[in-house]
Amino acid sequence: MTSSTAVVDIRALSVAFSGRPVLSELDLQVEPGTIYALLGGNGAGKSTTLSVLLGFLAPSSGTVRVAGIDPAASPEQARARLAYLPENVALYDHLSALENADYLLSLAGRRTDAAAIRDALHAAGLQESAWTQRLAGFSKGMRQKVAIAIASMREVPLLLLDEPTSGLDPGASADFHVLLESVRARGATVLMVTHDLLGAVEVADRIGVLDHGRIVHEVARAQFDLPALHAHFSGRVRAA
Ligand SMILES: Nc1ncnc2c1ncn2[C@@H]1O[C@H](COP(=O)(O)OP(=O)(O)OP(=O)(O)O)[C@@H](O)[C@H]1O
Repeated sequence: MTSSTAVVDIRALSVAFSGRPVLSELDLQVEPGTIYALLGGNGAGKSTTLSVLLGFLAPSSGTVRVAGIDPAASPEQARARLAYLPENVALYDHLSALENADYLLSLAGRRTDAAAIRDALHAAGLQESAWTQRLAGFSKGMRQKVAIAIASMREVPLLLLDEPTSGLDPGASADFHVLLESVRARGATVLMVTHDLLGAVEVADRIGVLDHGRIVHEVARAQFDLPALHAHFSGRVRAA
């Protein structure tokens, strides 16, 4: 394998369930400090790709590296280099934003002081009046801000996001995209899987369309073409 600077480096990845191929020779590289949106319809293989990056699923063939680490061989090392935000961010409802950050960072082996947590929550755009409130009443967008504050304090190079804007209204989506841009500005790399074509066009540096387990269309920001992306995303190109 050639050396690569990509934070996510997937080459010829195949995964099959009971002999049925779900990812077929998938190639996907995400360069440092960029936001990559992986678009795909239901069953395209997005969650399977994330499971492989997280080290929960082993490839049938191909190679996968997360910041240089093979997640199948060294899942804990790979996970130490990433923050994973599932569609519904997993935090403790009975704890406040400050307490969640304090507790989860201590679990991750990080010693942090209250001032640093406050700074991170502020940078993530969570209003100060919410810092001491229990998360039970938080919206999805507020939970994401807490999770991203925690990720930024862990100083992980990679953020993996699963459907981050599903269920967000347009204003909250736009806020989330601004937050992602600030994450990128600090040098982190983002891979988000999504059904949200317009959101991807708004924030991504690169978009790949996944269909039947492989990238059928990939384009950099300067070449974004909404009708073409839509055609690939909706499968109309394949059908034509
Ligand atoms: N553990 C499993 N065992 C068998 N088949 C699976 C398993 N996990 C996923 N699949 C199948 O693999 C295919 C891809 O699933 P995957 O969840 O990766 O798609 P997705 O792009 O994330 O879809 P969605 O947008 O609906 O979440 C689907 O056909 C799914 O049924």
